[in-house]
Amino acid sequence: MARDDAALSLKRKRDGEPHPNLQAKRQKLIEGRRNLPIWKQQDGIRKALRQHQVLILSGETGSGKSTQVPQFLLQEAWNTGKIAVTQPRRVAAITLAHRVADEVGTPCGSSSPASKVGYSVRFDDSTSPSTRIKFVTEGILLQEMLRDATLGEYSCVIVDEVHERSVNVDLLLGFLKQLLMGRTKRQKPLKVVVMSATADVDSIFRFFTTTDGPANGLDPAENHLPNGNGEDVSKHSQTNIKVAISHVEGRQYPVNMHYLSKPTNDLIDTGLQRIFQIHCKEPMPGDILVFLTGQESIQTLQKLAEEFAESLGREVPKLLVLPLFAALPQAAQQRIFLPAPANTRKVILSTNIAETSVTVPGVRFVVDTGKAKIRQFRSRLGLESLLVKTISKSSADQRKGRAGREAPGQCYRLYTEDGYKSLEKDNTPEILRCELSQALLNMKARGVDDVLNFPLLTPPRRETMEKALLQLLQLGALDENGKISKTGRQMARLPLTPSLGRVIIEAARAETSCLLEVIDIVACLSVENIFLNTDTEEAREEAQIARSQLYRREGDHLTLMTAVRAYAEADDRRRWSDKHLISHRAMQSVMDVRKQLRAQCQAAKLTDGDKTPSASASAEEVAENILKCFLRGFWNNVARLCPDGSYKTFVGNQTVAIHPSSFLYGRKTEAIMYNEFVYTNKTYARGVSAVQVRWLDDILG
Ligand SMILES: Nc1ncnc2c1ncn2[C@@H]1O[C@H](COP(=O)(O)OP(=O)(O)OP(=O)(O)O)[C@@H](O)[C@H]1O
Repeated sequence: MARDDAALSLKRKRDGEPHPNLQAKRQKLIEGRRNLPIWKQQDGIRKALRQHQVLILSGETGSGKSTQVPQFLLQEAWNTGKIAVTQPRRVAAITLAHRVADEVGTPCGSSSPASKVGYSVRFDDSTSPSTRIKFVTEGILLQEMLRDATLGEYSCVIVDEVHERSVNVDLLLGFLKQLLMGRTKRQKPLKVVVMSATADVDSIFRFFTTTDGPANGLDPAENHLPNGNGEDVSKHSQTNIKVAISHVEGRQYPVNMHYLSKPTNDLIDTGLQRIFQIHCKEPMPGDILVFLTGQESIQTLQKLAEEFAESLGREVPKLLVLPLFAALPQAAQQRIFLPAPANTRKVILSTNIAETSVTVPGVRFVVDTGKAKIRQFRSRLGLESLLVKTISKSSADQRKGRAGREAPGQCYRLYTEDGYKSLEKDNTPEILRCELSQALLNMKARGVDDVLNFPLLTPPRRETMEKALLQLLQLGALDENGKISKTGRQMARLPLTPSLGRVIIEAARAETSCLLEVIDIVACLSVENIFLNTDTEEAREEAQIARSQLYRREGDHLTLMTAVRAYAEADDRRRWSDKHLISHRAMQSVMDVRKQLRAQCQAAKLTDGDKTPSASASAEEVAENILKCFLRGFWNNVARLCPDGSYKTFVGNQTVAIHPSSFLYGRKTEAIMYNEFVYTNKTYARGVSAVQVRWLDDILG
């Protein structure tokens, strides 16, 4: 019998037939696709794009936009290149690529030269010579524009989840509009699809059809097509860009909503209760996805949930708690997509990185705390901070949409129904609340000289833009005429903020030559926190003893470097991490980023200078050199000690306290430089080192 099976399998292989298991899986995928609401509209979508350059496509979460639209367009006559599908986050880009590869019936990414579907995200390019559909993060597509501003290898760019309104998506829309208006010449035509479940269709329509921004111009309402056939609604387009609008009605499975009867002050405790109510009452299978604010709240709830699960009787299924946040190494992130073991329910504790686009197999329940951590720039003070904020209706609807993807689902909101009704409709676009220097450097590096008149969906205030331009000038990224400098070009090529990019370039100069040391520190700063949380006094004391050998009196930057170097040299890295109360997982990410940054610096011909000066220099001199490099990028973030013992920033004269997580906590020193400013119950500086005020004179003259 076994021999018969083997012979049959050989024959099948010879005839190019797939294995029956594979065939059954493919059949299931095909049926799944046919049941998606978008399936019936595929002809309309194709037709719309034959006749128009832009299609604005809205449709409920789970209706099939992200997975199906690229496949519908694959065989179109105009499609002689590749289709790029942008995603706000890498998790979504990677999982969508895997799913679409399965549906197309091709291996994913770089696993085979014949693979038709791949992805490219920061620090991970998985494509093949045959790739036709490429899922990318918005940042990666912008990086690709540095090589070819016309995006010549693509016939179509699908901008997915546009409602998130990251700075990168706004820049991308601006560049695409310029390409479509023929301001940048391309050889082949370009098609653009802009998609979301919760986008403001009208303002996107106005953006593409008017010459002077979204505030004026055509009103699509009179032409709006409720049947969503994607017909022309831009007959009077001022830009000559032909735009169609389409809407996909319905979703595959319903999601039942539950609200609290009165608001809660303790989201962690209420979340914990909700998880166990679901776990103990609801039948299996059915995994739970919980939305929280950040790494700290996730780790707190994980600990509590694991402890509580231990106390349950054997009759209750097991619980597998999995965290998901941006700083988690990719392999750990991918664990959430694996099926739970037998008789086990998965509980995924996530930040908003799983809010859009992703389908986590097995999830039937969503628990939404209604909060997210948001980066906010306070222009007057020149400070950027991370704040916990209430989410928008659009985010709440996206979170709800993560349930009911494979079967009917339930969504538990940890706020009241009135609370939901009072939420803002949409997210505030990031471009209106972030520090703009990176966005402006992006534009300059892509040949936009007049950045103040670049087409943006919601232009920021002119004053804020001018401040950011000034900062770029002070970082040496622009020359006195506002043109991008050689340093500016090098900074734009690095996947870092302009400030960190400037630090790297400074460290590569022959006079400083401390590039490798600085890369170690920058790699740590790109990962959320390598030190495990010490929330009690006792834990803090224990950590202080364990980490005493790593501690550097100059502050956090040198301490991070010492930690990375000790970890890299340890024989058993996991044991070393445990011993020093450092996250092994975070350190793996650090090593990954460190490797990539070293490679990128090498490719950009940034070397460790002439190592001779630092080879003979004392430890103090090396430390001073390193900190001066950081000051070159972060001179804005310096606070001096005042007679009353507080620290006040040079820019903005704002009081800041050293964060308790800093090694300089409780210390008094002439001045401090910090990487980040956080506001919790008071204003804190995080990532802090001691500096001397006279160094600023050396650096800035
Ligand atoms: N990785 C996956 N595993 C299992 N099913 C999946 C996966 N990805 C997609 N699906 C199925 O395909 C459906 C459509 O997903 P798709 O991402 O295309 O929808 P969408 O309209 O883009 O949703 P959203 O607006 O939420 O991103 C899902 O509801 C789910 O049933």
